[in-house]
Amino acid sequence: MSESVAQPASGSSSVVSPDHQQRRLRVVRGRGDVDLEAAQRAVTDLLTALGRDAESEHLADTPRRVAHAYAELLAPREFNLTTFPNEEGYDELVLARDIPVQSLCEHHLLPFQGVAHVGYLPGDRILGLSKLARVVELFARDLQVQERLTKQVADWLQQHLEPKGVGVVIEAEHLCMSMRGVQARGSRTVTSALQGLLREDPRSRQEFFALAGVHG
Ligand SMILES: Nc1nc2c(ncn2[C@@H]2O[C@H](COP(=O)(O)OP(=O)(O)OP(=O)(O)O)[C@@H](O)[C@H]2O)c(=O)[nH]1
Ligand SMILES: [Zn+2]
Repeated sequence: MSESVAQPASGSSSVVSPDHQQRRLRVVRGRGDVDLEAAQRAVTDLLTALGRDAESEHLADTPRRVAHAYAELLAPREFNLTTFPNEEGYDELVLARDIPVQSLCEHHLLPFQGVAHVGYLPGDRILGLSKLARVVELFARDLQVQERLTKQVADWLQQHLEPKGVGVVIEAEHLCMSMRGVQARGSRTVTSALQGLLREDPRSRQEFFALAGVHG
């Protein structure tokens, strides 16, 4: 077993250890730190600009709460990307369905939320199952568009797990589309990103979309 600390910019780093062992890659997503005091001042200004009395008893603590809430929403938790040798040569799809996703739309700073279905065709290694949800969170806790989030999860898994293929589907409702603007309540946006055999081989692709519950 080995462990290494990820490079902040890429959110990961490579690990070298014998192939018959469990491997661990420490994943730390580095981003510009949130300046809590500046964020707090900005929320006070926003409340004032919205015609509210930021000094009132009710709102006095709101800037601090909002600043901390955004800091939390933009900071993925650290985790170990634990992989195991694929000693049995398992070569069918592994798919985690209905992984909860919540992120912030970079256009309106409003949440979008829904589920992700993440699958891969194992190569030499298999992944600790919880890690598929961890990788979704790694990129979801950011200012995002759904297409980029979907592709980042697929690309990252392809790069770090080196499976024969990866597929990611995200279905999400954007509050900027349901609470305001067009007010299309209940409308869900579906995005997908495929890599390797799931992209190239029509049968694998079809099987992935069938297991994910999406018509491909
Ligand atoms: N492609 C994509 N668009 C998104 C996502 N989240 C929000 N948007 C869209 O970003 C667009 C921003 O368009 P603008 O016309 O600049 O913003 P707006 O005037 O608030 O648009 P409306 O929402 O139509 O009122 C809107 O159409 C949003 O629905 C996303 O994850 N992916
Ligand atoms: Zn939006």
